[in-house]
Amino acid sequence: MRAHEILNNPFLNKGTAFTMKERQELGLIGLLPPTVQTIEEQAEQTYEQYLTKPSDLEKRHFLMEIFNTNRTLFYYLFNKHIVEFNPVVYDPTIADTIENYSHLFVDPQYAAYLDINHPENITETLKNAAGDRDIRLIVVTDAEGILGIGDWGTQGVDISVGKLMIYTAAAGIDPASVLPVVIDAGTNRKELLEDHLYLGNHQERIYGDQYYSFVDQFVETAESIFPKLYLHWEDFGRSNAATILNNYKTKIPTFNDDIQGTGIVVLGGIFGSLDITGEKLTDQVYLCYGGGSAGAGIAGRVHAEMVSEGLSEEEAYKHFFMIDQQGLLFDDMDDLTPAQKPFAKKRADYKDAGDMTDLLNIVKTVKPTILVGTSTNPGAFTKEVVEAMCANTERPVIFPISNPTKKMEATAEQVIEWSDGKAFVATGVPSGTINYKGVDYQIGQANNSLIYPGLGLGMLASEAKLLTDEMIGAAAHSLSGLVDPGKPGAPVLPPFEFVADVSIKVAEAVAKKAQEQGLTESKETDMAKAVRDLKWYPEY
Ligand SMILES: NC(=O)c1ccc[n+]([C@@H]2O[C@H](COP(=O)([O-])OP(=O)(O)OC[C@H]3O[C@@H](n4cnc5c(N)ncnc54)[C@H](O)[C@@H]3O)[C@@H](O)[C@H]2O)c1
Ligand SMILES: O=C(O)C[C@H](O)C(=O)O
Ligand SMILES: [Mn+2]
Repeated sequence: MRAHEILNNPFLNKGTAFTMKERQELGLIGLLPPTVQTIEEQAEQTYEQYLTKPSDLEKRHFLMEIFNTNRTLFYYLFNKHIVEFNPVVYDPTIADTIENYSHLFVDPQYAAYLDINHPENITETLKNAAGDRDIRLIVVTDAEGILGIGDWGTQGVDISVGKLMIYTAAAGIDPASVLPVVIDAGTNRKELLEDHLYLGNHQERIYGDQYYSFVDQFVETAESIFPKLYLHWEDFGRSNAATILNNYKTKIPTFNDDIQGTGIVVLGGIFGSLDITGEKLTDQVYLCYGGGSAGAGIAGRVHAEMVSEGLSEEEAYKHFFMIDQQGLLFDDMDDLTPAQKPFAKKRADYKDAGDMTDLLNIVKTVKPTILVGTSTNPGAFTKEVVEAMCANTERPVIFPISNPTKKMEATAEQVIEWSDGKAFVATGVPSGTINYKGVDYQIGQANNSLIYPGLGLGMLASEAKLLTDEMIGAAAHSLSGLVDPGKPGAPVLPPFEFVADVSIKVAEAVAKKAQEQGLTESKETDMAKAVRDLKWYPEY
């Protein structure tokens, strides 16, 4: 390989850390400044430069430059500053980079760009993007529902890149074994279609048979080129996400992050809250605000847990209420999604209840103890709503988890203040610590990033053939017992600084459950060892 090919390959490049011996062997003599640096020195220098960047967006650009040139250094640095970099590399700053992707574009970052108009190119695209790398993990998006900011077409590729960065930083998934993929199926965002610098297809989004046939060809091709693949779906639109998951989850090892990942992390946060109060899950009343992919996914997971704790399916559904744009969902509505239907109520049971489209009224009527926001409707959890939650129970669970920051149903600070410190809060973006009346409230981050890296590590280490509901349940349970419930202001989820430990715990739980279910194909039978052996570390 020619010297500059090595220096320009982020998987091989070590920059100033190439030793003199390596420089001689690889033909790099004279191509680098004479001082050989350690990775620690490189990290010190890059971090110093990082600190001079005035905004989070510029900080992210700078870090992406490191990512584009030297992946080992990037992850070394990321691991050292994981709490500080998390909101810069990932949510919420990633939302800004997606909105401005075409105008900010400098590097395709080894992603695979699939074009719905050219199914004949799927094989070549995946092979070109992988090169000679052995791909074990794909994150794919079609970007119809990026976070809470909607349809961004090809620009959504950044969410695939970003999710994979978290996989490696949090769980040590080898960055050479991953592939970010975007399916450009068009976009319904007018401003992109009208922007001549937009880098995606200038056409309206395609749905239906042509779309599903393309997805099918993609899955089939990816499975055949990469036989040990684990396939992660991210930010598909509400009308496709669950359908795609249901099509493939009984056939291949696959995962929908918004539906399943969010379900695990929110159930983990509820466990954390109940650990503190000593209450039972089966005594709770759950109100979902925003019954889309995430909302219905979470409700489905909490419902499954109530059933596994002894309630019948039907009994358990009585504990759930779901609000979407129409208001409280009733079974006579003709526009319910399949995932919403089991949570819809009989209208006759509520005929004297007044207006069932207003969140405050609904909270007063159905008296939930748990309120989870996945609506993308900022500010929906008002002071009155929080106060009404406090009238239902001593310590309500209130999780406004819509992303990014501008979409949150309430801030953590507001919920703490309006509930006089009584509500358990977790948010989708990092919220830091809030001091209220002398108590430091550490706010848990109910973001699927806390668990999907560990889940992936467990899937890859065990080489599980499928991801089952039981494995997902095991992942949620593995989150409890990690925080100290006796401490005032304790978070209900482990802080992100411990994500590496959390990932190992989640991975082991998932791999062991897969083994118990006879689903593992790994030659290693000790799942704890398989998990540790697969973990990659950023070292030269
Ligand atoms: N914290 C996390 O880990 C996490 C994970 C997934 C999604 N989310 C967030 O949840 C939100 C929803 O994501 P999704 O993937 O489920 O999207 P989605 O489009 O599938 O769901 C959003 C739902 O909210 C409904 N809605 C819109 N306006 C509403 C209103 N005023 N009142 C009630 N319901 C309303 C929509 O009809 C839709 O059903 C996003 O902001 C996303 O960032 C957070
Ligand atoms: O990407 C995130 O931050 C979480 C989640 O998958 C989302 O869609 O909001
Ligand atoms: Mn998502």
